[in-house]
Amino acid sequence: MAQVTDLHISSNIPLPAPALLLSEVERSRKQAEFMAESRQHIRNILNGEDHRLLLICGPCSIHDTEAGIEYAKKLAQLAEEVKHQIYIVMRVYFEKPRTTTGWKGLIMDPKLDGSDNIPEGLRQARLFLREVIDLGLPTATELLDPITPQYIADLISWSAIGARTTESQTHRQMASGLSMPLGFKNTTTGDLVAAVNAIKAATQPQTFLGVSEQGVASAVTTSGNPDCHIILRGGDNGPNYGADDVAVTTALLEKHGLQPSVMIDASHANCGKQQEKMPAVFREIVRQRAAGNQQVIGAMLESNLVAGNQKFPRPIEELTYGQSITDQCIDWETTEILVRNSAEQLKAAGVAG
Ligand SMILES: O=C[C@H](O)[C@H](O)COP(=O)(O)O
Ligand SMILES: C=C(OP(=O)(O)O)C(=O)O
Repeated sequence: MAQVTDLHISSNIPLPAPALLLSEVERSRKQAEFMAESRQHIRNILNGEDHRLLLICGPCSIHDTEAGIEYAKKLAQLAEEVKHQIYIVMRVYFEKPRTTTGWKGLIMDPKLDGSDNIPEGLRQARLFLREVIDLGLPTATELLDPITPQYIADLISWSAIGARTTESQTHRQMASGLSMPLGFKNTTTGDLVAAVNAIKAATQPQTFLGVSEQGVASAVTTSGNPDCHIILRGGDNGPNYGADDVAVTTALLEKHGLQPSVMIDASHANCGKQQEKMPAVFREIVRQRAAGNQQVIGAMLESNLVAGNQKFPRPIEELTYGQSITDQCIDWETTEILVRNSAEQLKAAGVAG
């Protein structure tokens, strides 16, 4: 008989059921309480009940958990310092969408050697998230593979659907069932309407194919996620972080009957992927907020211990400790000054949580 299946499958290895990993790397009662609380703070910011600026800040991706925790410890201290003006959530990105190919993140390839040990990646992701939470830091991630949330979502305070997947029905459906507040990026071309449509789809009930906690293929029905917002990240035609862009976006959201809350990413196409330009973009976002635009609810920064990024793949022993292997990041010293100054500026403008 002619072979008609698995023509292009090289291997197919079962994963542990999500419930098994959740019981091996458990969430304590205290951690669960922290997650519920941090999500509520974020909801309050989205709804305008909490006037602090929401800041999603951290490495473009986590590739070295030791450096990641060193970064988290510094960020936790800074978060405590500025907590009355800025609510800091650490970027803990384990899944990377690629324009074509490349390393797809710690969950997919935790050993950074192409061995793609996904069970180990999922375990490391949970262990890392618990450590960050125990430092008192809320967590943010991009959810890319629709099966991943079952393994880690209980430890995520806020999540993003990226520019490359905002238009995907699969991701909108997944978002409609997620328990945390969530942002949709505008597309890589700069299209805002796709993100608006994504919010409309994700806030509605959906039924789709998913995987249960027991690892069984299931028909999943959701009730819709009410806590969705847009993220401006610039696009092929340039940045979109200016006051005019924000006005266009909020008018569009209002026209569609959606809450006009906007988060702005100071990285990606808003800084032309050049970390040197990120601080100026961030200062402009904070300026708009300090000038009284309450619709600018949040900002994103890509920040690491060391500035820039490094070429990858290459032998692990040649990697610079604390430097990104995906997009460029600003360094810790720059981050600290930027965030402190912004908190001062917001305080002077009367912003208080
Ligand atoms: O933030 C990360 C990158 O911009 C995104 O994953 C795309 O990366 P690539 O264009 O290097 O593949
Ligand atoms: C991939 C990312 O962003 P974007 O979807 O905006 O390209 C990211 O934040 O890591």
